[in-house]
Amino acid sequence: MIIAVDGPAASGKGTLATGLARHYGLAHLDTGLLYRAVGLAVRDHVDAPDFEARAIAAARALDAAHLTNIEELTGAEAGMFASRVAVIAKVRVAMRQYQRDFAHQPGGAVLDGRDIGTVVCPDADVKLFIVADSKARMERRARQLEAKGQVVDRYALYHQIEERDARDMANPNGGFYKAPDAVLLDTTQLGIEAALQAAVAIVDEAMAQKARN
Ligand SMILES: Nc1ncnc2c1ncn2[C@@H]1O[C@H](COP(=O)(O)OP(=O)(O)O)[C@@H](O)[C@H]1O
Ligand SMILES: Nc1ccn([C@@H]2O[C@H](COP(=O)(O)OP(=O)(O)O)[C@@H](O)[C@H]2O)c(=O)n1
Repeated sequence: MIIAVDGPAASGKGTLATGLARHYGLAHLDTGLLYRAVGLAVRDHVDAPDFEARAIAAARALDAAHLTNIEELTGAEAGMFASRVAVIAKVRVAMRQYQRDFAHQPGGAVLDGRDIGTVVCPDADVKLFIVADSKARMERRARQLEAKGQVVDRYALYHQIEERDARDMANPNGGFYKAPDAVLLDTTQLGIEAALQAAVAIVDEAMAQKARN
């Protein structure tokens, strides 16, 4: 079974994807980490004329060994660099096969990101599109960063999330929209456990419907 989980920044898609993977015994790939790793690899060259070429080369050279520095990869700075390289079509193409191979491994997988249900795995068995209002998302990310000991400027964080969402949604190469066959799950009013229960119910229903057809 392949489950696609997409949604905007800090909507809780990673938490849900992790929970779904555990619930169904599936492998999990946070595809945002791939873009974050490429973003960090070219962070010192954002104003260079060969920025795109460098980002494409970094994407082509990416492998799982580059995804170990989780602390730095999950920081706010890496998120901003990620969304800069994510607009480059050849960066996305370079990482597509890696994601598809992961998805099609024996036993199945859960992938979370922006374009899993639309571009990476349009054939996914179940697609979820996770949303939550901007303030709730900012507050969740703020608490997540504070738990890591970081001092958070909530006003700046709110605008950073809005800026990244806007760039992601406007990205002509991004495929960041709800697939027509994805189920929308709004977690604004749901805690982590309630959101996971709702996601499991959506997956169970989708699989039951598939079995009936
Ligand atoms: N439904 C929820 N209610 C409250 N906090 C949540 C919920 N879902 C996730 N979180 C918390 O919000 C933060 C961001 O969640 P995460 O899953 O990393 O989001 P995303 O992968 O969409 O960026 C994490 O600290 C997570 O524990
Ligand atoms: N499948 C994906 C995943 C991430 N991304 C890009 O990578 C950035 C970081 O993604 P992420 O999922 O780690 O970010 P959060 O939602 O966790 O804040 C996003 O803002 C997108 O620009 C993408 O374009 N496509």
